[in-house]
Amino acid sequence: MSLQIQMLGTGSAFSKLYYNTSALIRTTDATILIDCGPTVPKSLSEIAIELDQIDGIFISHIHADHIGGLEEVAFRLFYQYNRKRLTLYVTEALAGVLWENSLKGGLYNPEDGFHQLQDYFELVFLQERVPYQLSPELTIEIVPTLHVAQKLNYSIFINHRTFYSADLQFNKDFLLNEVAHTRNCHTIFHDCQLSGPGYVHTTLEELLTLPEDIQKLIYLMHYDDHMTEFIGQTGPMTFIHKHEIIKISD
Ligand SMILES: O=c1ccn([C@@H]2O[C@@H]3COP(=O)(O)O[C@H]3[C@H]2O)c(=O)[nH]1
Ligand SMILES: [Zn+2]
Ligand SMILES: [Zn+2]
Repeated sequence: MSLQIQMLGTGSAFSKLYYNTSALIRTTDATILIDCGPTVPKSLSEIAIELDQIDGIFISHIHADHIGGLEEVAFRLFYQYNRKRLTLYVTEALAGVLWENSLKGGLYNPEDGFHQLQDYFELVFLQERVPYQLSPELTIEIVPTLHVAQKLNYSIFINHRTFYSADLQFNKDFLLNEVAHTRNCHTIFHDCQLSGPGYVHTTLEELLTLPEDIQKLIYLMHYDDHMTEFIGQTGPMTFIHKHEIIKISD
């Protein structure tokens, strides 16, 4: 079984250098996008991936750096790609706020029959902590994680043993007991704020308190533009870069 994670961007919400954190999950039979910030269409074009080569999009939460490219994707699927409808993998609750609190502003067009999110995307509602086999080689499972209080936020297990964090506040117990121990993950993609108090993110300082054998599994993403100042200061953790491909064999 072959699984590849290719980063489309690895920067923080305010990064001007590294693009919004987002990734493609690629297997021989499926290509799924994780999050879709404003830089995603440009990043896809840089690696010559057309929107109609993507089978579906998973959305972790509705901050703009994770969804700000969806309006462009929706319009282009309709107008440039002959009304193709990609699948959106979301919880039902997230689909509601995604439309009402964000996308409706640009996409609502009742005169032409666009009333709701379903008019642009095929919606597949995920339940928390239920594995979904999206294709013979790809299973995903979402778990609720804490980012901003009262804000829906989901991280994702890919083929059971790869963990990809949404933006999240450090949760050592979860990383030690669930990600590393119970699920025996061999690969972890984790958001990382390099300096200052994290507030709504996990800081490098916090990740460095994890046991070394867990740090060895971690690729750091969602980092600020002064990343290069921290090279060599991340213990065994590795900064991952735009368009880098991690090959995962299970
Ligand atoms: O309660 C809050 C809400 C937001 N913010 C900032 O706004 C950014 C929004 O995108 P992000 O989630 O990638 O990162 C967030 C932070 O940088 C914050 O510091 N505290
Ligand atoms: Zn973010
Ligand atoms: Zn966020």
